[in-house]
Amino acid sequence: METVVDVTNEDTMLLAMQSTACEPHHAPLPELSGVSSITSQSESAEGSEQQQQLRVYLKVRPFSEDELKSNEDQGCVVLENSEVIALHAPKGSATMKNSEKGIGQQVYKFNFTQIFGPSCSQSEFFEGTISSQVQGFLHGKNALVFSYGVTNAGKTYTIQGNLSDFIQPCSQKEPGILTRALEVLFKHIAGRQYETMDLKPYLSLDVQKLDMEQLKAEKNAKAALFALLKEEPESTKASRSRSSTSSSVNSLSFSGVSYDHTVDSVDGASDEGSCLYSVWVAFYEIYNEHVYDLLQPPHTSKTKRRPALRVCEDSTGSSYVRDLRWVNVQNVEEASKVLRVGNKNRSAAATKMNQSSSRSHTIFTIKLIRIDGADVHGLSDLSLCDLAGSERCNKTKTFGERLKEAGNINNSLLILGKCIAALRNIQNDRTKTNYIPFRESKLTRLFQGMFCGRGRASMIVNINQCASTYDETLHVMKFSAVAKQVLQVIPQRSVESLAPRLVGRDGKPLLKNGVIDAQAVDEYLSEEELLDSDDEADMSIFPQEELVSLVESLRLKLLAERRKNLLQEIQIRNEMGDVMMQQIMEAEELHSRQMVDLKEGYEEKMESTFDMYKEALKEHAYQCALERLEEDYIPIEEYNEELERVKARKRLNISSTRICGNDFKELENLVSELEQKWQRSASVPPVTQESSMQTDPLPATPDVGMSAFNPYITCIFLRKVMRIEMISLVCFIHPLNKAAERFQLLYKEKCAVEKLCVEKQELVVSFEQRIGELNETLQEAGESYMEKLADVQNLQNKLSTQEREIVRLQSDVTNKEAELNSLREELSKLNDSAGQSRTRRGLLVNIKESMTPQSPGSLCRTIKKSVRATTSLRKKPS
Ligand SMILES: Nc1ncnc2c1ncn2[C@@H]1O[C@H](COP(=O)(O)OP(=O)(O)OP(=O)(O)O)[C@@H](O)[C@H]1O
Repeated sequence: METVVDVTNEDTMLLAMQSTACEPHHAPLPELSGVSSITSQSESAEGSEQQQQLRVYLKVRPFSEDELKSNEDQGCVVLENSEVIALHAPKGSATMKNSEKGIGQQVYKFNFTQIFGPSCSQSEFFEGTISSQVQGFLHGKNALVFSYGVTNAGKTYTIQGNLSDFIQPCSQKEPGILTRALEVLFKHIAGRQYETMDLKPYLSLDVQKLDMEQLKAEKNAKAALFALLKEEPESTKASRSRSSTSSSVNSLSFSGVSYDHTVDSVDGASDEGSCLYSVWVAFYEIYNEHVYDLLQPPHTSKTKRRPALRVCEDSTGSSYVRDLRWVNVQNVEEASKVLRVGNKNRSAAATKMNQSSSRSHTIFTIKLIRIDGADVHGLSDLSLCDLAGSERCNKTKTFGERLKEAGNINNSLLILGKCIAALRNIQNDRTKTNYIPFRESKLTRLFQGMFCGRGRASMIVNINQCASTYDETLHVMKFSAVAKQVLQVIPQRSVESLAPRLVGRDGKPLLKNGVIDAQAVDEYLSEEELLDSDDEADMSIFPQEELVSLVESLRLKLLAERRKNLLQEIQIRNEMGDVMMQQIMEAEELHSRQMVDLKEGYEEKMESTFDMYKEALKEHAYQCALERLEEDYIPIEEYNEELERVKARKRLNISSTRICGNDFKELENLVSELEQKWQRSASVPPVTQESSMQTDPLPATPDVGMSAFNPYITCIFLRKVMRIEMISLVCFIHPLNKAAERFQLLYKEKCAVEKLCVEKQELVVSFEQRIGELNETLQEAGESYMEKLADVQNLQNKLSTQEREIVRLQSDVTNKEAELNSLREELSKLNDSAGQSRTRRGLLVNIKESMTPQSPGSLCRTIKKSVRATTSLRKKPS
């Protein structure tokens, strides 16, 4: 079901924020028609102010590969044309569930100033959105651009391009709007740059003339800041050196990627032709309602907190961040360096504080000072604010520090929403003095001036198309729908009235010739500065009486201001109270209506359930009855047969004793006796058993004058009773017999089974015994096996020792054999030589010599030795 929501009847801010979708091509709200008919830009009757709707641009991020894989593409976002977009609630989303309950719709449509689809390039986006604002900035107008959306919707990408490219500089293919704005700026001022850094932004709208000492400090501070980016690739350095002379270059490049400017540099700049320009930038964030300078390096000490900066107001009531660091930049690369330092400090602080990047609002501000000779001719600023993700804390399941963060983010976004809605309400009814809660958050306080005519603001809404974040995206769209209805009133002030004041070293206003303008001090210093001015206002320059009167007048002013504030606060509180009461009452009414609906719904449901159960019970009972009938049913033929059988058995005079034993027999005897007695006394024909068994009515009682006891009737009666008893006994005993037979059969079976069980039990016991025995045997065998194993081990050890011994002996034997052989050879040689001498000297001499022991020579010694060695060898094995 498609429904288009119309928000035109909603008055209050919150209701407006709850449901602020509008019809496609929806005309400006009726309430606004008076002012909205002044189309996008028009001049008022006096010609002194310009009105225009707040420009709200929508950028739809393309799906990432992961998102496509995880089925995030469910056709939730449908671009109808360049201004209208439809959101279709996916299944399972809270919006779909609510719409099924009758709360809200399934399809919402929103219109925007311009919608940029997923295929739109960064350059097309820049041209279609803030390019004209940048042009205005170049010509002295202030501008604010803020990006809003859920986390991961592409806010940072839109402003900065790819963030990682900034942290690790490399060629950036798709620079964001910030880089493009800087490029347009430096192209515009090319050749007209004021290179001395002695004119610096001061407080909110002023310019400070730095003296030599301050100038030196400024230069050192800048060098130190850039030194934080220690390693830079050569390409970046080269591009910087190129661009440092960029004043004469027409086509600028950023990190090596040339950028084709479609916005021409000078539009009506002829009057500014002689001006010189000085560009200053600052980069800061608002985290947990504290302002931190991102150009101040975070403390190295883990325990030390980053110093938070104060938001103050100057004499004109314009807000500024006190002690914020402004850096003079001469080209795009220097500005991008500042951005990189800020991102670096931010991520360092984020790691230290364990926060994710989207938890703070970051603001990059560019200030452009126009200098005409010795005069400061103008000052304009351009701020790009990347708001923190707008997801709600209940969805992200945040706790502790995260909850605080989420609370602060939600709070500042809520206040922003409140301010926007209040602005819209004031514009609807100009007689109404509505309170705009700018001061309730740092974010709105800082940009109050931009919403109140000090410049032009525009909003970029970033969304992704994921089904899982549909509800959050819808919330963002509703918020932006309210924002789009805000009219901005921009007074057409003369250039002179916008000219900043030039102040000296200590913030004292300077005349054109450089002396202090004492008269201007009184009106110049803001109350806040005077009341809290330990370093910014030197009061010693005034005479004492003047000071006293000044203090007195200030005190009176303060009192009056306090009184006024108090009254205002009371009024605001009353108004808020009324609004809240109204809301509570409406919510209560809605709630009670829902309760009634719910109650009725439940009652209907219960009734139908009850009816259903009743029907089911009836059905069940009917089925049971049918089943029972089927079970109990005996065909009539069968019944009659049974009856006949019983009668036949009786007729055949089946012995009652066989049926019911002695009792029945005794009864029979008693009846016979009674009959006989009665026959004897009244001579009545005997009542045969057969006749008594007949179902005939009782025979007429003979008139015997019997009164109380009539044996005849008694006999008949008894016989009838017996007949009935017998039939019932037959009926009863027959199934009993059957049951008994079955019982006997079962009993026999049971006995057999029991016997079998006992046998099995015995078998199991015997098996268990056997297993026990086998286990014991196994254990014994194991033990003996282990013993044998140990023996075998010993024997193996011995064997190896002996083998080693044998090897050794064999080698000994081999040695000895060799020795023996050599001895034998020696001996044979000796024998030969002896034989020769014997042959020469005759047989007797030979014999003598052989008998005579030879001189103790080597031979004898060798033989003795070998004999000893052999003996010892023989002894060893034992
Ligand atoms: N138009 C686009 N084309 C291609 N990629 C994009 C586009 N817009 C965003 N992205 C990618 O989507 C991712 C999320 O973008 P980004 O970080 O800018 O989201 P964010 O809204 O700033 O998130 P957070 O609020 O958490 O800081 C990034 O990886 C970014 O590169």
